Amino acid sequence: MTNEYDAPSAAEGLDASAADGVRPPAVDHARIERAVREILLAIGEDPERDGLRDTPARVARAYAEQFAGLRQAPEDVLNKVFEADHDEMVLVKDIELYSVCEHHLVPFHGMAHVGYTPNKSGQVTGLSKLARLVDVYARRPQVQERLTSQVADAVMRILEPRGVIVVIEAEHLCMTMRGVRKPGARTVTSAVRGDFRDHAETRAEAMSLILGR
Ligand SMILES: Nc1nc2c(ncn2[C@@H]2O[C@H](COP(=O)(O)OP(=O)(O)OP(=O)(O)O)[C@@H](O)[C@H]2O)c(=O)[nH]1
Ligand SMILES: [Zn+2]
Repeated sequence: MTNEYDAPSAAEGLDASAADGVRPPAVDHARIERAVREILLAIGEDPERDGLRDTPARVARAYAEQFAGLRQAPEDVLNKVFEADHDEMVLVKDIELYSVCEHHLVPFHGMAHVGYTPNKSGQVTGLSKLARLVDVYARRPQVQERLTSQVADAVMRILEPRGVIVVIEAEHLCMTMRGVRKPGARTVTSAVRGDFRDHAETRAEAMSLILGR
């Protein structure tokens, strides 16, 4: 099946084009509304009944928000770099995360932890920018593994640190409210680059900071 716009492959996660200024088109609200109306009919509902009449438009607005990351590039948010004269680990943990599983289009939610060691010139980014970066990738149809590595790769590419570690812990509603129905099951993924990959002690220090609650 061909995409209806000229998107790069899912493996590239749209970044190649977004960084070049080529973005997916704006969310087509009218098209979502038509599709949601069809789904309501297909499940045997009446889209004209009072409670559902505005639902297609509401879903279109909700999707525009939930998938806003498709029209953002990491460079849009990871753009403030300061000289902090600090070249040891910076870790922002417990960044609340809401995303949408690309298999079932239902939410998964949890926490992201993002740490990096600044390069020798001690350049750091604003702490909130790491949380914004997580949102850029979370607000797309996702699998947790790709979300985790996309955040790590963006930090490496843009901040050029000595290393980065990203750990995401999440609960997938597709595993709890339906399907296998295992409430409480949590999925943990990690991506390590640079000195977190090369040095076991650096990685262990980060993991103990992340897991030590
Ligand atoms: N690796 C990975 N799998 C995911 C993620 N989100 C959902 N899944 C899984 O994707 C799989 C899709 O499996 P399918 O057999 O194609 O779909 P399904 O029949 O709806 O599967 P069940 O959920 O087992 O009912 C399921 O095992 C989900 O648990 C994710 O972020 N990462
Ligand atoms: Zn799913």
